[in-house]
Amino acid sequence: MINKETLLDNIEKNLNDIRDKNALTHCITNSVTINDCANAVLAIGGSPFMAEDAEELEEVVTIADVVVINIGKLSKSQIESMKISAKKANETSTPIVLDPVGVGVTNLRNRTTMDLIENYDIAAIRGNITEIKAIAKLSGVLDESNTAKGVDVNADDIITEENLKDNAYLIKELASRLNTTILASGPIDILTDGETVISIDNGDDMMPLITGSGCMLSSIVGSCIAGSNPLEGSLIAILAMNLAGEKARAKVDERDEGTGSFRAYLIDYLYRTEAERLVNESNIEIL
Ligand SMILES: Nc1ncnc2c1ncn2[C@@H]1O[C@H](COP(=O)(O)OP(=O)(O)OP(=O)(O)O)[C@@H](O)[C@H]1O
Ligand SMILES: Cc1ncsc1CCO
Ligand SMILES: [Mg+2]
Repeated sequence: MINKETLLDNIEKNLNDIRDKNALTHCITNSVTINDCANAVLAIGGSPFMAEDAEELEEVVTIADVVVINIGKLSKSQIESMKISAKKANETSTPIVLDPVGVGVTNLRNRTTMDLIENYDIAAIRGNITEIKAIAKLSGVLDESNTAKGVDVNADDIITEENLKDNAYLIKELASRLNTTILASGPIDILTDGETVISIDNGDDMMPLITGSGCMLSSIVGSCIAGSNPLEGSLIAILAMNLAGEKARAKVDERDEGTGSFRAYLIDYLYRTEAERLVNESNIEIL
């Protein structure tokens, strides 16, 4: 288990390594937020590559440093592409990040998520807390879970100070069972590799009011874990995203602007990520 001091001490080196690596981040993702994901990857220091035709995927994964699979807007051909990429990624020891958008809502999303989790090594799963609880239920770690209205979190699931410990325990158990790293997002985020559990209390309540802050986060988790390890790479990604959200909110308030400008500022401040701010302005605890 790693302690808080070491995590903070490593941030500057990890962020430098992520930028030096400039990870080729292969994303199979939804068409709603695909452009934001590509820009977020560029802003954190990765190199995005959005490819999904089956014919080229083995070649793409062969050169990729990481594969990000987002199930936000599935089609039959896209599901086939996800499996081809996942298989090749495991053969080439390329890490896979899964964003299980809307799992729990439809059978197709449940089947696709569990097929990927059960048949391939997944380095990290990043979802909102309702999605993570849906996976816990499908995996037999949780008896009952709320159903999301769509791709957004169910209000009853939101991680608060009061339910933090229970959620942390559940997600740790799930990460350990699935042998992966899990980042569950919300007002407070929980990150665990099944051993160390970290809570992150940063970000802004305007973040869920734009579509894609979660998809962007999953994409940059990809670039960051390719240049670091899953736990510490995911920590850099969530801190960079949340602190960018805080700065973007301050900016729109100062200028009497709204969520459209917030979305643009979020990318601006991801680009402006500084190790010193990640260390000094982060609000993390080891649970
Ligand atoms: N109320 C909030 N306060 C502070 N930060 C938040 C809040 N809600 C979400 N966030 C942050 O927003 C980012 C995205 O998390 P969220 O849980 O909204 O993802 P999501 O539901 O998968 O989003 P999407 O599917 O629209 O891309 C994370 O960095 C998270 O910490
Ligand atoms: C709104 C929406 N619908 C399918 S994917 C997506 C992006 C947020 O997950
Ligand atoms: Mg999402």
